[in-house]
Amino acid sequence: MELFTPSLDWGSEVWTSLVWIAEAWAIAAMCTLAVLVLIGLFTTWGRQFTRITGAYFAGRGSVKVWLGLGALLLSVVTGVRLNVLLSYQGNDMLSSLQVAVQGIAVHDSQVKDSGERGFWMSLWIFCILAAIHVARLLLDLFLLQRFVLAWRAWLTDRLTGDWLDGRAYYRSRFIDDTIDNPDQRIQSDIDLVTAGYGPLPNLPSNGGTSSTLLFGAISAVTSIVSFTAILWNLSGTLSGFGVEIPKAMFWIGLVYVLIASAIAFWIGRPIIWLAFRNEKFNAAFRYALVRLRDAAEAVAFYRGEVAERSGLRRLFAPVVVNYKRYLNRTIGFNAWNYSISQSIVPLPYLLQAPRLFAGEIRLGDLTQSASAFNEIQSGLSFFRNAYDAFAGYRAAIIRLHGLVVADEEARALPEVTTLPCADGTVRLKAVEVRTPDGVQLIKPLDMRLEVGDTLVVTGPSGSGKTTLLRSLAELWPFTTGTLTRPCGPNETMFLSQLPYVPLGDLRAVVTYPGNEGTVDDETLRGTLQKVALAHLTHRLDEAQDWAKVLSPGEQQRIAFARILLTKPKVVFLDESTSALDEDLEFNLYRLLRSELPETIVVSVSHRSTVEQHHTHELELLGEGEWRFGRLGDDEPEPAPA
Ligand SMILES: Nc1ncnc2c1ncn2[C@@H]1O[C@H](COP(=O)(O)OP(=O)(O)OP(=O)(O)O)[C@@H](O)[C@H]1O
Repeated sequence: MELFTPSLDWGSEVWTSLVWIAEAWAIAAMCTLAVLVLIGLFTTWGRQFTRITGAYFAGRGSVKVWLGLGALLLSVVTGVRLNVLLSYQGNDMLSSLQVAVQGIAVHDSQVKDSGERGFWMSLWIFCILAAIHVARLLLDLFLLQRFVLAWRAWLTDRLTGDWLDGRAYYRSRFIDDTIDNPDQRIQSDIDLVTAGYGPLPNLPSNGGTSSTLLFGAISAVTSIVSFTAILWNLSGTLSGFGVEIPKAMFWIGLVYVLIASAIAFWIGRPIIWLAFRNEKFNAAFRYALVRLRDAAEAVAFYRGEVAERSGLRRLFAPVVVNYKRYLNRTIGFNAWNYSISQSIVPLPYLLQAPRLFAGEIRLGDLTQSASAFNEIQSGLSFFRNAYDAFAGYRAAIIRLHGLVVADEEARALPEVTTLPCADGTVRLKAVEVRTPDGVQLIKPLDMRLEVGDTLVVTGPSGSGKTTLLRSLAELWPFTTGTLTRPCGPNETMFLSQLPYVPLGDLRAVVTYPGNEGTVDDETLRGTLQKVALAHLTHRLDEAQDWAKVLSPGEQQRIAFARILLTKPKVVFLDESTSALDEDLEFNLYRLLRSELPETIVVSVSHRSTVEQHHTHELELLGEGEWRFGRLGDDEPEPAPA
């Protein structure tokens, strides 16, 4: 009867494992890089991914990123090695017990003692391996989470910058394929893409590297390779029906899992677009809820609850319909995966038990075969099981890519040519404005305003007054011609009818578009007093939803306060006094003229009372016709050469 001998030379295993980890790391790093480069070059989603975030992995600043990736890969490889060692430790534990029991049965104390010693040693080894395993898991989680967080911060900054750049957030409404919910793409899809778990937001509870798509795949492949060697060594020849299959367990397992994976891919394919649409419909529904919240007062005045409710139901209906299909498909997909995973469990026992009974292998070999088989099958099935996770992940990439493309297209739209001027004048040369359908709103317009000039733009509703301002502000793409104006920071201001009110305290609201803190409180209070908002001077620190607190008239006075603080050389006002009574309007225009006499003021207005504050008038007559002249003159001014 044989004495117990351990399955590994544990004494030299530290060094052996370190060498193994170093080699496996280098091979895995090279193979992963090669695969990623191929994916980046030859798959659509790989190219999309590169376009979205390739810059994070390139250039000098990326050294830290690559070091992080290297550390994560090291953790993955170490994890696989630990699993391999644990499988040998498990083998030793059971085989030593078997030997000890056999020694007892035949009253051979030497055999029994060797088994007993082997058993205790395997338990010690387990304690050491388990301690390293726990430490690795924690470190792995920490490193991965910090890596993902840093990446998310970078990508969020890049994509918010990209969205704001060239006013893409506004102008993207004019591109051919407009996109929905950029907010969701920036907040949620970046999270999904950087976390890499699939359609799940990043949470520490999601787990470490092994749950992510990239490192999970690397871990699966490394695991398959490592355990294949073990399984290969433990496999025997199977004979039956006159055929002999050498290394039968290995080959049978491989064929089984490959066929199972192919069928799973086929069943799971529609999950990609079902996941995509699930996100899309949910986002549309969420957006409708946000709009209702924003417009709560107007809806409440209208008693619009019934209309809102049916609108919300209409938007939620496709969520339900699509989700049912998504669910059915996922159930079919899971049914296949679960069945495959379960039906494969007895296979290694079925194939190895006869060899155990024949005394060819020991009990530990049998259980190690089963665990190696299980590792290989779960490694291969990683790709199968991760299919729907990958589908969700790809959907997030598609959405982010859509945002990047839309931003770029928006920036590429035409706009009025704007030239800087040094003398503080405003000149329009052949500025022509059209509607999106090509209807001419304003025929080519030539005009010149000197320092201190004031112009009122009048005309019937729909004649294109606001659109002219949009064009001059480089927002409206259906414009040609040249505008020359002061182009320094905040030298030209455009104000919409209701001024934008940012989130934050009143100080931030009044200082906008300057940064909060750039104007001292004393000046802010003085300016608020000048624009008849003395009652707000003690509320600068209050953080409120000021857009809902301030009346439209108060908001318009805030707009005038901003002009006084910014002191632009040119200001364009779009019906900026429409919510004010005539006295207030009169006082604010007087204030503007006395405080900023050099500023060129261009006002769009319906009100005749506004005209008295202006020296010139541009009258839009409809069908593109216009008349420009000095107010009070009967003859229109000739267009400047
Ligand atoms: N995004 C858009 N897409 C298509 N047409 C638009 C768009 N914005 C404005 N228009 C059209 O352009 C025309 C001019 O609109 P604009 O708002 O400039 O008129 P307005 O003179 O300022 O009117 P009001 O005095 O009522 O404010 C209108 O017929 C309007 O329907």
